[in-house]
Amino acid sequence: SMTLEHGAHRIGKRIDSKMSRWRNYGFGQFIHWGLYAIPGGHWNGEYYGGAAEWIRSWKGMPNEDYDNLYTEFDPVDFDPKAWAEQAKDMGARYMIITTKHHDGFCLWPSEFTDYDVTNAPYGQDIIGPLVEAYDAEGIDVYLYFSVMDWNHPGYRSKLETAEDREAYEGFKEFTRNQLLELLERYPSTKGLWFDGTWDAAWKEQAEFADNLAMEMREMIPGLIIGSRFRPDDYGNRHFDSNGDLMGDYEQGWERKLPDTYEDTKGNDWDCVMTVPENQWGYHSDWRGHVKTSYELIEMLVKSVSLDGNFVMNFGPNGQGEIRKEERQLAKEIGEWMHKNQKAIYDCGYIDWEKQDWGYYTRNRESGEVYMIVFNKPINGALRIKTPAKINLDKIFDLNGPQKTYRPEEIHRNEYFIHLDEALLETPKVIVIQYSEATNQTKGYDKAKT
Ligand SMILES: COc1ccc([C@H]2[C@H](O)[C@H](O)[C@H](C)N2C)cc1
Repeated sequence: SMTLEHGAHRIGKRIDSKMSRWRNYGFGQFIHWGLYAIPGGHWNGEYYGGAAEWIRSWKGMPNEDYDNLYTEFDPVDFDPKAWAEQAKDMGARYMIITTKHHDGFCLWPSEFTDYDVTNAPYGQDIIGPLVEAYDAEGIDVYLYFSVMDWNHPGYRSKLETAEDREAYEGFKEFTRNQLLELLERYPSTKGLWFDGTWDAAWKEQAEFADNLAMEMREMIPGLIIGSRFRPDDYGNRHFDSNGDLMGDYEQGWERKLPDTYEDTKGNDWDCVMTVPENQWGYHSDWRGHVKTSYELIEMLVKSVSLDGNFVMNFGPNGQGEIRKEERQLAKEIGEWMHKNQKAIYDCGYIDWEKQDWGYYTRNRESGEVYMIVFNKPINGALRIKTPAKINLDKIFDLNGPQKTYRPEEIHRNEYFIHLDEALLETPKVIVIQYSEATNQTKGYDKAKT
């Protein structure tokens, strides 16, 4: 392997208590809110088909018209307490809020730019009340920050001329100032979710980013920063030139999920997910497939079954309201979570062979295993294959523990449990309490092949 000055500084997972808390969340809420919520994917009556938060880059939108949207930002219906209560009812255990997206508009009063909420009609800090409201609900807050900043004169996507480099030094100082300012103003934040770090200019900043990450971690010990922040000595991101993860968890799973545990490389990871195919900011005209609560619950369960966190996105509108489709999804997911959160919170992967009926999760403290059943087989028989020397001691419905199951042993370490209910109305959770067996009892005829 190569000697890297600014590659991964730790091999393997963080094992401190703050990272264990992060690992055990299971379910989070992303909130994308900013000036892009005002046009909501339209301009001069024209529909924009791209991601609403990228409308500034659309040919149909003159940059200065977009940049002047701050003069219209006055979300009179913004109610951080209502947002936090809704997130609590939904079962989210952490929340990630866009402090500044690619357009550079800051939702907090920044000392280092005039392009912030204090110069908009709204005139007040948005981030502070949100942090306060979510902290009050016991939901941990993380700050999304885009390094790419289309508003700042010193921003460059690549460094070609001496002038570029000169300007970019100022941009780097500005970036550092804003990040330290955010941690100063909101010290209860548990971590940063970086974005907009794919530019060639930023990929040359291995030393700067490494030092800045260390400085932020000194300011807030235990701060959690994922793999989207630093480039290594050779400009590689997420994984350094030796293939080692940089940062505390892998942030590559955006709008997609790993399929197997091997895909996760055994790292901590999050999957951030939009409700439509690709809309983070508010778009008033969602087209194409809009995910149902069952699809989102299955993604959540699949994420936890593979040792990850699932972060569902919300895009409040220009008035500060959460749209009805998202409110309805939050309600439906919350109903399921109220009854089944034990299979999600503090749970992760167990190496039992994945079966077609759904997913296993395992509580990292108690060792209790949960079968989350999405697909009931025609014959109602749920196959369980366990590693050798495992005894299935007790099997029962999470939401009806008096309903127990006697596993029918069909082969060595292979069982059926028989569901007797006709149809599954919602994903069903069955609890398995198991123990390591001392000796292997029954003999089975080994197949002669
Ligand atoms: C170029 O492809 C991109 C670039 C940035 C994104 C941004 C989205 O605007 C949103 O903030 C998401 C979390 N992020 C990756 C998405 C796709």
